[in-house]
Amino acid sequence: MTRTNSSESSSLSNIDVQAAAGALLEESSIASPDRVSRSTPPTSLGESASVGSAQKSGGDDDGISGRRSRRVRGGGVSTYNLKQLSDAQLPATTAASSRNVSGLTGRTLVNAEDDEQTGTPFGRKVGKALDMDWEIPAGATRENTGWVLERKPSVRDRVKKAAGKVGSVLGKRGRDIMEAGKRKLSKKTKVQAHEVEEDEEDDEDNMPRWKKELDTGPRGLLDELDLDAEVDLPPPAKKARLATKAVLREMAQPPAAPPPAAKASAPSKKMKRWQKEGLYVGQSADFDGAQIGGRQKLQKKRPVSSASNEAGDDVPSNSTPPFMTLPMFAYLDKTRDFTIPYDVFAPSWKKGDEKPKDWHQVNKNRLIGEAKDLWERSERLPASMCVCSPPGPGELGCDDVCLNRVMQYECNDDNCNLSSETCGNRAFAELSTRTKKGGPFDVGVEVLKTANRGFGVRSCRTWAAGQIIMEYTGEIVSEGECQRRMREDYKDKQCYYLMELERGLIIDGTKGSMARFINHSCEPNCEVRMVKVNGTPRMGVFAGPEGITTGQELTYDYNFDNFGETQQKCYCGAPSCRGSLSKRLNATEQKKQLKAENERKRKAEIEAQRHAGDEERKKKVKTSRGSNWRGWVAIDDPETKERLKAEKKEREETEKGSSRARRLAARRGSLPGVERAPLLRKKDSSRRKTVHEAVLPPEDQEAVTVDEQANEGAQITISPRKDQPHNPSTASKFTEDLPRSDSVNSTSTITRKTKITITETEKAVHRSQTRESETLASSSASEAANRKKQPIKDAVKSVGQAVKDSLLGATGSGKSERSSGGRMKQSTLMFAKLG
Ligand SMILES: C[S@@+](CC[C@H](N)C(=O)[O-])C[C@H]1O[C@@H](n2cnc3c(N)ncnc32)[C@H](O)[C@@H]1O
Repeated sequence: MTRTNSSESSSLSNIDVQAAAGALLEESSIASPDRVSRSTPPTSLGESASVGSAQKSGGDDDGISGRRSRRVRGGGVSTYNLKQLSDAQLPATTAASSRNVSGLTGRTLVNAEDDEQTGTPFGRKVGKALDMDWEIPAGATRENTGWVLERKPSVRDRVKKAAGKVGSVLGKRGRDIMEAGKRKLSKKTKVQAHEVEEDEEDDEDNMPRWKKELDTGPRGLLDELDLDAEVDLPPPAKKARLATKAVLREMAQPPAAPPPAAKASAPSKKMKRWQKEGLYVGQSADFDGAQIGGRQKLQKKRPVSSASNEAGDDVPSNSTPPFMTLPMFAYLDKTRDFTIPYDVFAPSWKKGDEKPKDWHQVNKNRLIGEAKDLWERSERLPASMCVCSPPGPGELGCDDVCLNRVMQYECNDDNCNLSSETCGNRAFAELSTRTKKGGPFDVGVEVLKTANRGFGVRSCRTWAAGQIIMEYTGEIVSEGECQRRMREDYKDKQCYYLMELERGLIIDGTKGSMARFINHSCEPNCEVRMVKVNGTPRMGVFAGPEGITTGQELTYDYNFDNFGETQQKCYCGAPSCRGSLSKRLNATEQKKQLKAENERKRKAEIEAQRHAGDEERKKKVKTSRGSNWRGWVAIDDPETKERLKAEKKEREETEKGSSRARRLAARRGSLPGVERAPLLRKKDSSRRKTVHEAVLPPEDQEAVTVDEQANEGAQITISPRKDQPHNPSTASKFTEDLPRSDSVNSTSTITRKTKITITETEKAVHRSQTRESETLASSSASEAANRKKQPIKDAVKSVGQAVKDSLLGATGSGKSERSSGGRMKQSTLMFAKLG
């Protein structure tokens, strides 16, 4: 069997695998010197003729045998004319001469088919021998050898032999190269014969021409050398260079791009699966890496076909994965170091970048001033309780139908039956756990300067749809205070950080969290929602339904209820930008909004005024009572009474000179020569009260009525029963100015030894005043005017009641005791200042 070359085409590149066994079968051809010469490689250009003759004789052989090879018959097996393919065919003469540069011919390719066709035992023998890597020695004939088969020389032997021959052709440099090749070859260990053959076939297509030229000999030296490796044979020797000049010129040309099919069939080194198929191998088509939440394990999510986020939102399977989804291949299953192809945490703030100046970071809400009262007084919603059932494996419960969620309540262990791992409505709890860790990845956002909208917030990591990112915190103020701040404090500012929390409460983020820097967009990627956490409203910034990827700027729709006078222009750059930061309204809505806005402003103004009035009043009460005034208490023990009496006397002594003292003395007749003071009805603004002194017959006891006088004081009139004639002499009344701080022991006496401390009245007045200030805060001005009379009524009522009680006590019920002589003992009810 021979690998021969087509005489018609280039002997350099045309390789015809033909059934040459037939030729071998012919004794004459085997014995032919031509045949013998074929196995002797030519060593010079001149010798190429011998090859030609050999080919010729080969053809003759075929003719002799009567079994012309297919090639010779014109129906040969596949012929690969790479030279033609590569458009580099040389003239036949040059080709023929260069074809013999190596001078190597071989007999190693076996066409078993043709062997079988011969049907001769010789053929079978030869075939068998060849199959078993045996060969017929060159020049052997049946006569001179008796068909004794020799073992094929080992690779090493053949290399040695061939190297010697080639070396003589290549010259010194060539020999060096060959030496290197030999060394390399000796290192080669197990090489599977069929692998080599396969490689050979595939490589032949891509092989440079000069290599092919050298590869035409018997399976020997160049077959064994790895010509693709580092050793790249240069043109060998002077003679060879001359002969292969054209070939080398061809080599200098960049190799023509191999056809795709050839590339596909090229033997490839063993590669990792992902190297061939990409990073997303093994990943389902609908996997969306961006939906993987911060703390969720990648592998936990894998079995779920339509990835669901932490909040339990289903992501449509056909959603386009956003910027750089996570790779997902089996190697992540194992615990070992690996490098991810991009940064999942990517802050971009650099040293020297501008930082916001007037920002006081406050990460917890603070109730300020009136907002505190409003919040404390605000009607609390009844605690919500959800009835969600536990979710399936890999899912999160408390989804959109959760009662707590609908009521904007966050679940916790008290109002939800699910565990914190399975409940999907615990956003603020998650945020708290995350931010407690405090790492930059946990925060996951940074403040950066934008081109035309001041500072903004940028995401440094991915956020799943609906995942909480941060809380909007700041000072919580009332609407009145908000208006004031807008008018006075922020009147020169460009940016406002005010956001309505609920029912007239506004968060002012001027001192607040990083969320205050989030800019507006008409196509936002975040949502801001209020959630009640343990009954307290809190404002959270959540990722929108698309999720957020690293590098995106966080935005939400301000839907501005324009607090300012003018509409602010929007620079969000979204295709559907509406041009301003305010809500998009139609004409009717605009009218309605204007009306509501005016009404809101008016109310806020009234509220602010009322607030100022209340504050003023509170201040006055505080100063009039001293700073340590704590309230009133009833004193009914004789010792204290005595002490108070003594103190009073002492004080009276010191006040002797004052008109009031004189008047009191005159009233009691203690100061001779002093006229009884006339009834005084002062109408000044100082506090005072009127006490009536009446002398009534016992049967008139129940005829006590209470009369209300002007708002500056109260008068109690005890009038006789209608059926009894009223004796004016038995009833008198007077108005007394109360000293501001000594209401403790001023008493007046009513006939029948019944004493009522006038401090009772003061207590009632105080009580009603407190109530008034409370009610005033939440009512309109007109209502307040009407209610102003109420405390006086209340005071009068309570005094009346006290009088009544005393009188009843005098008749045997209540606190009075009946004396042995049928006379009533005095019953004194006194109130004293505490502390
Ligand atoms: C809550 S602040 C946002 C942070 C602000 N950029 C800063 O530097 O402090 C709101 C203010 O930012 C500006 N702003 C936010 N989004 C904007 C947008 N899309 N177009 C124009 N100005 C915007 C407006 O001045 C607005 O009053």
